[in-house]
Amino acid sequence: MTRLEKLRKRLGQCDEILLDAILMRHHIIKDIMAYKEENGLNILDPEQEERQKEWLDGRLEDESNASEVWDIFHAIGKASKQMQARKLFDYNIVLIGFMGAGKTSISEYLKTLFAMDVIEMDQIIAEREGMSIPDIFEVHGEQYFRDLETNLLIEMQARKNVVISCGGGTPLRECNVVEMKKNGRVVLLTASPETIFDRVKDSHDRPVIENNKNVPFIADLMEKRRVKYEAAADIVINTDGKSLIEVCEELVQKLLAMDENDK
Ligand SMILES: Nc1ncnc2c1ncn2[C@@H]1O[C@H](COP(=O)(O)OP(=O)(O)O)[C@@H](O)[C@H]1O
Ligand SMILES: O=C(O)C1=C[C@@H](OP(=O)(O)O)[C@@H](O)[C@H](O)C1
Ligand SMILES: [Mg+2]
Repeated sequence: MTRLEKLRKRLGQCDEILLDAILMRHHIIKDIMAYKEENGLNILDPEQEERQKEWLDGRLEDESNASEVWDIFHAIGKASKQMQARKLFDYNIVLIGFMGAGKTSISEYLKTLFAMDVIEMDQIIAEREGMSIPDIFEVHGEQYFRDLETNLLIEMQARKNVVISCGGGTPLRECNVVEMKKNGRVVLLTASPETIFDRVKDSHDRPVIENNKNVPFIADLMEKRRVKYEAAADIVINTDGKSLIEVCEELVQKLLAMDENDK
């Protein structure tokens, strides 16, 4: 055997070890998830990722190819998260709720936790139209925007295992709710008018309340929409005084409980 052949053989052995380790890692993750579920423990543990990063940082301190190794661990971590997400949610997660309830923020957090793709409806509509949501309302009117929402929801039924972050008005059309429920579980985020006011008061990207940013107007509009929101919801999470991680943990637990009931 030439030296080159010997080196290639050793490389092949390394790949075998890597493959075994990756498969073993996946099995362990499944076991951890099952253990947490059986023992009623929190599913989410963002600190674990921090601990792993610290460990890797220390181990790679003097390594010249540290950034390449980081990339590999990043890919392994992402694959693990996606595996977890697919096991937990065999459907799309559709977030609905009043403006400022936290749909966009929770979607982003779910993306961080589970490496799930997020369909941020407002953002996609704004990008495709080449103008902001307030400009779409001003130039084309609200109905035009609502039709774009409906069409986008229909289009998104081709996607699986994604988070769909709706606009606050999306569940008001019954045909939209029908689309949401085709492949998705609908999660309603709520908050008091006071909390909503506090969260939206400094932004200018919500034309529906732009000239009425006050608690009474918010409370009134929320009440008008409440029946439709509640009719669309599979689960409801009140977000008042809760951190993003607390809301996400409740979301996971409630979806798991719903799956358990469906069995
Ligand atoms: N659970 C929460 N606790 C504190 N602030 C929040 C929470 N959820 C959202 N926010 C804040 O409220 C504002 C509106 O949230 P956003 O996610 O854009 O809501 P939505 O998409 O439902 O309109 C953002 O500034 C966000 O940081
Ligand atoms: O409630 C509404 O009618 C709307 C909510 C907005 O989304 P957010 O709920 O994410 O702010 C956005 O879709 C548009 O301004 C209309
Ligand atoms: Mg939003």
